[in-house]
Amino acid sequence: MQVSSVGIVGGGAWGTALAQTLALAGRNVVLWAYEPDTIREINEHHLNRNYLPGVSLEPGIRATGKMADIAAQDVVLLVPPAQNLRAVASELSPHFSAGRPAVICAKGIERSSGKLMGDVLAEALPGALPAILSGPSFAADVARGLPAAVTLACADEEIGRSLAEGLGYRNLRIYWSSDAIGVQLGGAIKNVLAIAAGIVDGKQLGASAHAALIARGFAELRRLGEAMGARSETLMGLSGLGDLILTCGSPKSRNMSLGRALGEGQNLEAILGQRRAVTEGIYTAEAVSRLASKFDVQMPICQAVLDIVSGEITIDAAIESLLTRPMKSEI
Ligand SMILES: NC(=O)c1ccc[n+]([C@@H]2O[C@H](COP(=O)([O-])OP(=O)(O)OC[C@H]3O[C@@H](n4cnc5c(N)ncnc54)[C@H](O)[C@@H]3O)[C@@H](O)[C@H]2O)c1
Ligand SMILES: O=P(O)(O)OC[C@H](O)CO
Repeated sequence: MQVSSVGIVGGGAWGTALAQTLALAGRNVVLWAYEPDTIREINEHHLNRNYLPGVSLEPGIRATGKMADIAAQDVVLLVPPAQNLRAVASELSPHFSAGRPAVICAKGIERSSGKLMGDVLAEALPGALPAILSGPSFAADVARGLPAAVTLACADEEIGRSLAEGLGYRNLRIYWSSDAIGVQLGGAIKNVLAIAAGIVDGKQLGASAHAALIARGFAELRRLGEAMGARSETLMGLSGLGDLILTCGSPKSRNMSLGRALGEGQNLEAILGQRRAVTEGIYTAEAVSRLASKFDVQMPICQAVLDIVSGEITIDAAIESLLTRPMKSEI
């Protein structure tokens, strides 16, 4: 597949970082942004200070508010917050020709329906050939050209391969996979677990507790993944364990830093009031809880995150409840 032009929906940190990478790789890039101010700033000053401060954007990146401009490109990347995917894909739909690829780059599960992003896309943009791009990648790192490696999943492996080759770049290595469920679950659930890891940090529970949280959190991802048909090598790979380690381990993560602030005693509304950026784990926690019930799997850490962010339980009570669970086999 020839990828000489790319349309990107979402002018936040990640959409802008991908635009920068693809422009540096020689692609024509058109970037749809939600706010008129963001469109103006990218076109007039080659900056996106609200979402990706400190990065001078390639002058060839053209920002737009028109979905028709996006649909005209060879490949479309969908990079909105997960809870907005349905709305932006529906807006794109009248302009989009059937059979063309649409690569979902959002990490989350729809809160209102419990659906994975690929299922939301199938309803909102039914003619698209869906793929998922996910893996350990901070926008600020990728936009500065630091090396990163991610996974692109597509049910048709040949198309996945050509998309990975068409979108990849020296410092953004893209591995392909046909396991769309595994790639989506890893990217969504790591955000919930990163809030928990941040709480452990903010509460100063120590490095041993932090490691235990990652390992037991991964056990929850693996359990749900197995129940939903994900492959274990996907869950162990870049989009699963790889992204879990990155996001739980760095306060550069919005999810981890939110958890840390909660653990330090700050109030959720006050933290969210100070940020423009999306913290996906808050919204995905509810959807994960629904999936855990539906597939009858135990996910006590994810459930504790939901109970904390929905105000059902205090952090101290959640920690007490996790630590007093009966001893059990490790599986
Ligand atoms: N930032 C990263 O490092 C990174 C890396 C990989 C994946 N992602 C994923 O990419 C997705 C987008 O995150 P981000 O970091 O680019 O966003 P961001 O937090 O930088 O910005 C929020 C975005 O939401 C948009 N927005 C707000 N209201 C909207 C609406 N009603 N409809 C459509 N868009 C709206 C804003 O215009 C902005 O583009 C998320 O799912 C995130 O998990 C982010
Ligand atoms: O800042 P976060 O927590 O949204 O994480 C960003 C990326 O998903 C890391 O891979």
